[in-house]
Amino acid sequence: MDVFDVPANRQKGWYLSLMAPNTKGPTFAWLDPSRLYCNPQALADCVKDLLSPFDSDTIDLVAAIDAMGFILGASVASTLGKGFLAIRKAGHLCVATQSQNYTDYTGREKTMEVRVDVLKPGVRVLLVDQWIETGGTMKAAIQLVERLGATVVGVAAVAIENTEGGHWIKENYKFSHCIPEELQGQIDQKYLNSFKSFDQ
Ligand SMILES: O=P(O)(O)OC[C@H]1O[C@H](OP(=O)(O)OP(=O)(O)O)[C@H](O)[C@@H]1O
Ligand SMILES: Nc1ncnc2[nH]cnc12
Repeated sequence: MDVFDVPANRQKGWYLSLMAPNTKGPTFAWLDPSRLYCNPQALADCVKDLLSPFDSDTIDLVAAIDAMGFILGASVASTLGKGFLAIRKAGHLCVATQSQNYTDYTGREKTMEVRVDVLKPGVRVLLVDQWIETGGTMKAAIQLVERLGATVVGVAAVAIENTEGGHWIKENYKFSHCIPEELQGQIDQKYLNSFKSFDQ
């Protein structure tokens, strides 16, 4: 599928076949959703799918995770007409921060930070990231939001893999993702059938 193509009949998750396979090996995430953000209809449909379970929820603020989560998070915030809070990998924020250590799918120990002058009791936050694999990254973001007294309304990501951490998030928080049920197995196997006909 050409990166700018839009099918006449846009079925749930149609835009997932725009994602590119990883050609760089195991030190990288297994695929690259960022290609779908280049297609305006795909990005709009992805954001709509992420927001639909939260239609009747009050959301004050969208917070998203460094780095690729910023793209989706900012799109979600702008669609909702809400503000955007950046949760950053350590060492970038030049203001007072809270930090949280975590381990992600790479197995490496990392630290994320959030400024302390925005989140407080009563602030209802939708957390957005590009992907949830082990869930380590999203769990750390949840811990930061909650430690500052704000409320996590829910968690949204293109995909939530069926891992222990993915289950923990689904069991404890309202969530949304873009994966139709029939594709979840491919996501968990880390291979999409659409890669067979992937054509740049
Ligand atoms: O569920 P986990 O195993 O914790 O992994 C999920 C994280 O990994 C990916 O980002 P990555 O760290 O690859 O960085 P990037 O957004 O800077 O590309 C993804 O966008 C999440 O942030
Ligand atoms: N973009 C991504 N694709 C697949 N698995 C991931 N794990 C973390 N990020 C990922």
